[in-house]
Amino acid sequence: MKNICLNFEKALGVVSKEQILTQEATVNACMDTLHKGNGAGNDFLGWLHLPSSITDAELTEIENTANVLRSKCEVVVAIGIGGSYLGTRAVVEAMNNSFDWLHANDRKNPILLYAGHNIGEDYLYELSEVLKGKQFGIINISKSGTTTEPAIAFRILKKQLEDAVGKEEAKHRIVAITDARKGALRTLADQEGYKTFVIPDNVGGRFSVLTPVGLLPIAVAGVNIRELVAGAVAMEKATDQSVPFAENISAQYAAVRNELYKSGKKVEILCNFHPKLHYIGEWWKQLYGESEGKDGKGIYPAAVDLTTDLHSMGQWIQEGERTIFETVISVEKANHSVVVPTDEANLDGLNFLAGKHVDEVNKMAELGTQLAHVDGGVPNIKVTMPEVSPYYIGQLFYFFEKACGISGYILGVNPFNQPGVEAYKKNMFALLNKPGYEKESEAIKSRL
Ligand SMILES: O=P(O)(O)OC[C@H]1O[C@H](O)[C@H](O)[C@@H](O)[C@@H]1O
Repeated sequence: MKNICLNFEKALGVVSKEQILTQEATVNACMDTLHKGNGAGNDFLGWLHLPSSITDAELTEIENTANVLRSKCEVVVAIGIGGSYLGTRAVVEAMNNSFDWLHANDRKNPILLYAGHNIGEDYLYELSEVLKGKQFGIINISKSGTTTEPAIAFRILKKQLEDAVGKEEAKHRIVAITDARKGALRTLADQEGYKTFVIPDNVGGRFSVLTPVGLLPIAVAGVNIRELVAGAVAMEKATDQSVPFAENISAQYAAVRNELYKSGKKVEILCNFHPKLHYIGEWWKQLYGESEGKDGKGIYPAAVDLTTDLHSMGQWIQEGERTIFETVISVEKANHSVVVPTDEANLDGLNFLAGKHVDEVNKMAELGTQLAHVDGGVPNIKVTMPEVSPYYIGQLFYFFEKACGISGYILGVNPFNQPGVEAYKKNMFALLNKPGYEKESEAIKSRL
């Protein structure tokens, strides 16, 4: 098997290769802090050796539970938000057929739907409607077990499921993934007797895709979780502290993006040329946004799907404020084959493409875009993955996680907390008159 690789040649110019190479000592020191576990947020380092510590027995237990849900349910709703949702969706959207929901008659896998990642009344209404008369199950995922969005969705769907199949059967179709001891979801799951999986204390939400948080729903969707984990294990080795800077792609990526940041490139745009990777971008945004955006610092992580967004965001990227750089996820080969047909009339003038694979056209769009953006003053980092498969997505996850830990330490922040996320929650609870928020309620209402 190959490994994903990194190329930052086209990011040079604004920063020089020498400048990046001089970062080696700093990067090594940050890597050392991470591995010694003596830096900020060191109680959240469980992800560092997570891939290689997953046991066969753990994977089998996850697969067995997934099989129970797969045998009982046409639809499984994964309830969760942020790190309890994005990794799953990233893998499932990348690996499932893009028109999965239309494959109604020859399904091998239940349809995976999502809830608890918004507070949309219409979304929840439409979800409940579509579940009526369907055999469905629920995976309720919340590390803290107290997050409002998933809790509301679970309350609604739990009732619907119990009304449809009875409380006893519902228990066999609900799985909870949460803290070992704390939180409302833990209390509820223990009381109701649901099957549960534990999110380790030392793995934060955005680093949790390779725990049951991601592995269970991904397995329910029919994706091979062993390959996903194997890819992450390979990348854990490839980015280990023992691998020198010159070969260590996580260390290099962390160094390059920080040098670009220091030179005024405040926004990093993760680009894909593969529509099925959209949610990899969403997962990555949370990983870097929550890890680095604090203390008045941090690269703003944005993402675009190309070539789609070249027809909307392309102008800005090419000629807007020069504070951006791009990281492109480049996929070497497509999984299927479609060739542009010949057309005798050639009214669209496309016969010069006849006989070419669509992916060849896409590759030239990618290359053309890279050169155009570099010419326009946008440094370009390229992460190449051989194909879209669970194995290489596993590699990609770990590559970005490892780089994120190092990068956060280079930046001088605690990459493993997210204190800023509480501000909106406090205001929302105050506005909703949550018991215990009386003082805040009074204060906030006086501001309206
Ligand atoms: O898994 P949960 O505890 O429900 O948390 C879900 C998400 O929401 C929180 O507000 C955090 O900002 C995220 O880091 C977390 O992934």
